[in-house]
Amino acid sequence: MSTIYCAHTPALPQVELPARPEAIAFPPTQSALIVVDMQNAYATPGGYLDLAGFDVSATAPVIEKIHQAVTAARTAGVQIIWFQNGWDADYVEAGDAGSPNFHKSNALKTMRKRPELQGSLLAKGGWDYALVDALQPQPGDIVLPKPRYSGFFNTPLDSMLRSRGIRHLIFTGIATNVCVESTLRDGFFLEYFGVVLEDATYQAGPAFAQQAAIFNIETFFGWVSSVDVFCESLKGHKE
Ligand SMILES: NC(=O)N/C=C\C(=O)O
Repeated sequence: MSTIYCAHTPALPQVELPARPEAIAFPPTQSALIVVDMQNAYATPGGYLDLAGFDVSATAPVIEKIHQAVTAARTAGVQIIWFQNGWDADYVEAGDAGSPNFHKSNALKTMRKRPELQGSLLAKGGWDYALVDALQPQPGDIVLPKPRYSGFFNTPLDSMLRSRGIRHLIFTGIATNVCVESTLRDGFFLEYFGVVLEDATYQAGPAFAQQAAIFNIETFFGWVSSVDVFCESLKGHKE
């Protein structure tokens, strides 16, 4: 099967990444590795997802895989972007009862159910909002706060990418079926090529949520690969 090339990326060195449903080529210096919401809220026992009843016991290997992917990508000149999901300490950005987010956010619902948690979940400046200790941005990386599931909504992400000529987005992080898939889908509509490294992602909910998200991405919105394959493909590509 042939490799997918973006017809509009200039003649820069390209990496050919084996992926499903077919290989996809990307120029490292016009690509971004996006790490979605690797905050204590989503990846650490005692964080929001755990307190809301989601299983986060298997996130350690995902953290390790993300670390590998970030290290390889940075060496090859891929822009690293860290998303952080959440709101101001007074939850103004979360929206009031006039916002669907107020009614659907499990963080907000958990705090309403357990008032002793009020102010602690996904609030900027708090432990829950912070990135996990093992994954920390380096100079040159972009850290992007976002108030909703999609990283494109009410953020400067699109202009940051376009001003850098970036057309290819490689996704890692949590949760595959919520913020990863939402951002990859919005990117598709904005003409970005989205790839997910599946072993560097984890779902919120049962295993079928991961399978469904990966199926959707592979079939309708983008491409699916793995961290080892990504790192192997980048070997020899130094900025
Ligand atoms: N980062 C995410 O995918 N978030 C999922 C759920 C939430 O933030 O409530």
